[in-house]
Parts: sequence; C-alpha cells; structure tokens
Amino acid sequence: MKKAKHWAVFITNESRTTDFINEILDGKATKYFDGLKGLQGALFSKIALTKLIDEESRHGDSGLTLNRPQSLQSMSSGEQKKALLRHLLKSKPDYIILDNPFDNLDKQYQTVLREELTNIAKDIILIQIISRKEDLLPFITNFIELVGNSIMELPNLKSITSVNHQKLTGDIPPPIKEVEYNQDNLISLKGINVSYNNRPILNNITWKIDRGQFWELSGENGSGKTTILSMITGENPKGYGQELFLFGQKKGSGESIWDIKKNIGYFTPSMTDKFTGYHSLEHMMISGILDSIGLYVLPTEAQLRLAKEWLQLIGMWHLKNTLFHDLTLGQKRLVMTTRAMIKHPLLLILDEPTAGLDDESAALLVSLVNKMANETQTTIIFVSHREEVGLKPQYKFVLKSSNEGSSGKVVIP
Ligand SMILES: Nc1ncnc2c1ncn2[C@@H]1O[C@H](COP(=O)(O)OP(=O)(O)OP(=O)(O)O)[C@@H](O)[C@H]1O
Repeated sequence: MKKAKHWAVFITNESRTTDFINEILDGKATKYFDGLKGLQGALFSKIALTKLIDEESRHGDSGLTLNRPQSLQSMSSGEQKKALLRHLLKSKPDYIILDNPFDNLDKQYQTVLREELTNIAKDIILIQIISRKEDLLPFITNFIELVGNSIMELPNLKSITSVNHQKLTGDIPPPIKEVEYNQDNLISLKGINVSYNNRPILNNITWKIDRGQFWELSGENGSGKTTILSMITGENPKGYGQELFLFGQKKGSGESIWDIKKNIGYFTPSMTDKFTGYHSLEHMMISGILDSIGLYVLPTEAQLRLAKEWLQLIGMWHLKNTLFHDLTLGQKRLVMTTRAMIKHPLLLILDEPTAGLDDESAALLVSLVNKMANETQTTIIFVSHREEVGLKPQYKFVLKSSNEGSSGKVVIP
C-alpha cells in the first residue's frame, strides 16, 4: 500500500472546527482533502461520544457496549475513549479524524494511545485536529492551520500564526449578593467507600475541604474522580448512610438536591457540546446569576453591569450580542467557565475545563482560575490530567487506583 499521508490540523478558539470536520466526513472538503472523497471516514472525538451516549439513553444501546455489562454513560472518560477507538477500528475505516485525541486521558493511556496510533497509521490515514501543540503525533509531517473557516497549509511548525489573546485586566467583579455561610468547613468526606457491582471504586476516602481553598483533584482514568465529585454535588445515592457532610449538613438529613446545587458553580466541557441555546452572550452571562439557561425576565441594571464587567475581563465584550450558538466551541467553553463563577458560588468545580482549548485560551483560563482563587472566598476544585503550566492550587488531592478501590492522599505542591 502507498504510504498514507497524515495531517495535523492546528486549531485555535476561533476555528470553525465542527464545520470543518463535517465537511470532510460529508465528502465536501476541497483542497488538501479532495483525495478523501468516497473513502470511509470515522470520527474519534468527545462529540462523537456525547452523541453515542444520547443514543444509548434513548434506545438503551449505543452499539459500542454490545455484550458488555457496563453502559457507556457509566464508564469513566478514559474508558469511553478506549471503547470508542475499539469500535471505530472494527468498521475498518480508510481515514480517522482524531479530534484532540489526548484530552481526558491520563499519562499512561496517552502513551498507549500514541503507540496504537503509530501502528494504525501504517494502514489508515490520520487527521489529527490539535489545539495543544505538545500533543502532535511525531510521525505527522503535513501541517494545516484552520483560521475561522479557511484552511492554510504550513511549510513547518514555526509558521503557525501566534494568537495574542487579551490578557486579563482588572479585578474579579464582586457578586451582586454575597452568599451567607458562617462555617470554615464546606465539604467533609470521612472514610467514604463506593463500589459498583461489587467492584470497589473508592476505598476509605477522607477529604476535608474548607472555605476559600484551591484544590486540584487528580488520578488516573477510572480512579474515581467523577465519582467523588458526584458525592460532593449530592447526586450519588451511594453517599447516603456515610459520613458525608455537604455545606454543613450531613447527607440524608433532609436537605434537597437544590439546597446543595445552589451553592455550586460547575463546568465540564460536555455541558457546552450539548447546549444549543439561541441566547446572546450577554444574556447567557446574566442567566448564570439567575441559575437559568435562558433569560426570561428583563435584566436589572446591576445584572447588566456585572455581565459587562465579566465579559470585559475575558476580552469578549465586543461579542456581547453574538448568539451563544454562533460562538466557536472554544469560545463557548470559556464563556461557560466564566458563567459558573459569576455568582461567586461557595464551591466552584471545574472538571477538565481546558479540554479543547488552544494554548493561549488555556493559559487565559488558568490565570482566571488563579485570580478567582486569590481574590474571592470561593473554594475551587480543579480536575485535570494535564499539568497546566502556571496553575497554582494550594493543595492536591491525589487518587491512587488499586483492586481494593482507590485511596486518596493530600499533597501540598
Ligand atoms: N454507574 C456505574 N456503574 C458501574 N461502574 C461505574 C459507574 N460509575 C462509575 N463506574 C466505574 O467507576 C470507575 C471510576 O469512574 P470515574 O468516572 O469516577 O473515574 P474518573 O477518575 O473520573 O476517570 P476519568 O479520568 O477517565 O474521567 C470506573 O471504572 C467506572 O467504569
């Protein structure tokens, strides 16, 4: 077989990546990808997974987990990606579009995936969509840049356009109303155990999270990070009957899920992928103050001012009238992260918030999170597999997987 020609497509927050991917898959891509017309393509991406999970919840099966006891939805992000790749390879595609393939994967599996892709590349054309330059697959030697909707071939890596995102200017805007909370402790897990189908996941986890602290939560794929977060957000029924204290109340002592949720700002990238609201950016920010998705009442002066201050802080005020729907995925993710902060919730949970962001936007987000930690009383839990340069958590809670379930320890960086 003729040696396959692989491509790396560098994207930024402003790239129209979804349109670009669809054009290739629909056989409409011109220029460099003309040769793919009529060939069978496959998409390895978080968006493809989100669609399959939706399918599974509607029809009870996604096609990925056939003959497997566990649903796709209940798998960890890393396990889902592994299942997706296995599934795609079965259909023997001629080419695979890899949309930021290393996002959500721990270091160990990143190495395994790199080796697997190197092998696959002998027979299958790979198109790596890439927003973090460090992720480039070493055997790819053809480079393209996607600027908005246009693609440009790059002679070498040095020719990538450098994007100068606005630096953060000004302070974190204060909330309209401070949350009243008079205790030092926010969340306490004491000797928490969780198993699924007799498989231990968390083993004797003790974690005390106080007001104003900045934590990073880390651990391999499947070590139980999301499971711990679902205990903290009150969603996991396995919290009942255990020593779990959420915002000063023991779990199961008569609190409603709303009592817990109102104290939490939450962002994880899949929230954005599913959200197709036709609201202006300004209204999206204001609805974050009101805990609604859209905005159904006229905003007050104070709300308008606050939305403006936040959009100015992240350099997106000029887009205030743009529909959220029309923003690029990267822009949407930045907006949703900021929106989770606007109320200065007691607890801000950011679950791999930099996934899919370009280097510059990820750096902007990291400085925003550091700033939020320094200037406010909000407690932050930041989950990431990447070592984000410049992130300054005060403490790390590290999960270590084992057959008896993961143990956890506090590390001071
Ligand atoms: N409802 C469930 N039923 C069965 N197993 C589950 C369920 N929920 C989670 N698990 C399993 O528990 C383990 C921990 O999953 P969890 O999502 O908490 O890991 P994680 O650390 O967040 O992983 P990742 O970094 O890949 O997102 C995984 O092996 C997962 O398959």
